[in-house]
Amino acid sequence: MSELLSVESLACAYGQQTIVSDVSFGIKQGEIACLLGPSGCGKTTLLRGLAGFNPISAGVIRMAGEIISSATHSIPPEKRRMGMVFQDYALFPHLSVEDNIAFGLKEQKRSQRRAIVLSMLELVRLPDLSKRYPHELSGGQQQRVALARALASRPRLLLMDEPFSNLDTEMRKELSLEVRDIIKQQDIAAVVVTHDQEEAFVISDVLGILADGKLQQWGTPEALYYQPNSLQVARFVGEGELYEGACLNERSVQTELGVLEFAEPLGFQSKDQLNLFIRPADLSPIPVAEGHAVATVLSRDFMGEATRYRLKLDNGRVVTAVVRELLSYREGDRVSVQVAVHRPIVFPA
Ligand SMILES: Nc1ncnc2c1ncn2[C@@H]1O[C@H](COP(=O)(O)OP(=O)(O)OP(=O)(O)O)[C@@H](O)[C@H]1O
Repeated sequence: MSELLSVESLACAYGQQTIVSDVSFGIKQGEIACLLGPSGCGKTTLLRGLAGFNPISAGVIRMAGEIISSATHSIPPEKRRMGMVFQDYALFPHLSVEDNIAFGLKEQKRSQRRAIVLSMLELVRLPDLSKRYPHELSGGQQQRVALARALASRPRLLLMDEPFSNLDTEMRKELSLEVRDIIKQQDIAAVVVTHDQEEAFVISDVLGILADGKLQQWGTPEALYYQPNSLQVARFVGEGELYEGACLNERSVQTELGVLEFAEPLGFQSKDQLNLFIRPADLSPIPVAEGHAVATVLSRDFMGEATRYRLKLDNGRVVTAVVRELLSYREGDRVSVQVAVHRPIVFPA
C-alpha cells in the first residue's frame, strides 16, 4: 500500500537552533504511529511541523504523494486535512460540548452539522453530555470531546500531542485502548506523541524513537523491543542491563552470569568480545546450582502479575529479575541466577 504521510529528511528549527534533523518515515492509511522520546527531544516541534503550525527548515512532507511542506513551500494547516488533539485538550471554555465539536464545520449546512456532531458524540461515547461546558467535564471526558472535534472535519491524518498525560494511570490505559479502536474504526492514520513507553506500545502499529533531535529507530514495537539498533533504544523501550561476554563458540558466551547457551548462532565467533542486553524477565532466581552465578536476595516486591527480585551477585553487581511464577525466596536467601534469553540482543564490544 502506498504511503499516506511521507516525511523525508525533515529538519525543524527555532531561529538558528535546529531542534530535529534528518527525520524520515512513512505512514500508511489506517496505521497508527507513535513518536516516543524523552522530554525536550523535539516531539512537539516535529508534530507542529507536520501540522503546518511551524515552518520546517529542510526536507519534504508529502500527503498522499502531494508535497504539503518543504523549506520553500507550505500548505496552510487548515488545508492539510489533519486533525490535532493537544495535551491540554484546548477546548473553547465558553462553548458547549456540541459547539466545540461543531467548531470546524462552519461551511456545512446546519442539519449536516448536527448529524456529524451526534455521530461524533456516539463515537466517543458521550451522547448525553452535548449541552455541558468543558469545566463540567472530567479530564477523560474533555479529551474525548477534543478527539470528537478533531475527527468531526473528517481528517485523513490525526495528530495527537501527549493526549493522555493529564489523566491518571487507569484512565490513561483505558482511553488509549479506546482511542486506538476509534482511529481504526474511522480508518484514518494517526501520529501520536508520547514519552510513555507503555502507552506507545498499547496504541501504535509503528513506533519511532526520537532522541537528541534524531529519529533513532523506526519499526513495530516488537522490532524495537527485540531488535533495538542501539543501547539507547533498547533502554528506552524496556528495562535491561548490559553484560560483557566472551564468545566460546557461535552459540555460547561466557558472562558473569555463567556460560549462556543460545539456540541460534549469535553472529560472533570464538574469542570475540560482545555485550549482551538482558531484560529482567529473562532472569530468575533458582536454588544454588553449579554453572550459574550465585547471589543474595536483596528485595522481593510482589506486584500481582509478577514478582520483582533484586539480586546481589557475589561479585557485587545488583541485577533485577522479574518472574511470573510465585517463588518462595525472601530477603537474605542465597540463590543462583538462571538466564533464559529467547531472543538475544547483542551489541559489539
Ligand atoms: N517556541 C520555541 N522557541 C524556541 N525554542 C523552543 C520553542 N518551543 C520549544 N523549544 C525548544 O525546543 C526543544 C524541543 O521542545 P519540544 O517541545 O519539541 O520537545 P518535546 O519532546 O515535545 O518535550 P516534552 O515531552 O517535554 O513536551 C526544547 O529544547 C525547547 O526548549
